[in-house]
Amino acid sequence: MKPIYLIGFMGAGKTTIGKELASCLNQEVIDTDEEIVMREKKNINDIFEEHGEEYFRNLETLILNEFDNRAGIVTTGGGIVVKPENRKKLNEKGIVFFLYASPEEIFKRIENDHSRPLLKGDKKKLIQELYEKRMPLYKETAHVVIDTTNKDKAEIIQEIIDCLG
Ligand SMILES: Nc1ncnc2c1ncn2[C@@H]1O[C@H](COP(=O)(O)OP(=O)(O)OP(=O)(O)O)[C@@H](O)[C@H]1O
Ligand SMILES: O=C(O)C1=C[C@@H](O)[C@@H](O)[C@H](O)C1
Ligand SMILES: [Mg+2]
Repeated sequence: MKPIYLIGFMGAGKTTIGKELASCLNQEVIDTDEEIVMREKKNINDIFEEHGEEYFRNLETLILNEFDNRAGIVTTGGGIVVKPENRKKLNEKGIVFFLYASPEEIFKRIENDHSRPLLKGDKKKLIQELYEKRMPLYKETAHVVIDTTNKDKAEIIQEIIDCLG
């Protein structure tokens, strides 16, 4: 069985949905962000501040490469699609679900969460700018698009399970 990858913008629900999906399917799950935090023993804000974004992106690719031949679920960071080599790996090695949410919905979900270094400042504006750059990359990488707008976790998980056949 190929790995199942969840991709999408910050706040799309990748980490949340991935954990519940894993328990429904009785599969292992890893989250690239959580794996990085565990290895570095620092939160993502501190990693970006102390080492910069490139350092973080290199760790992200390293982890993706470590898990590409194992069955199970990999929930990714919102920026995993920025590197072309990651997009290729995701698309070729696994079944890729793009969890879609509108920028307005994203803002609502993460408005009061300050754990994301790329959203420091005018959050609404930063989401909009990054969203426009990233959307084509998610679409290009995905095998299946799941619209999460106005859907609860159970509905989203059921949609993913239905797609897996
Ligand atoms: N379908 C949903 N409807 C409403 N809220 C949701 C939904 N899915 C997730 N959330 C909420 O949105 C917030 C962000 O979810 P989560 O951390 O899983 O996003 P993520 O895609 O992993 O983001 P990141 O890329 O930053 O890791 C959480 O508070 C979560 O409970
Ligand atoms: O979209 C992004 O670039 C990011 C998303 C988060 O999951 C984290 O990986 C980090 O905050 C960067
Ligand atoms: Mg996450």
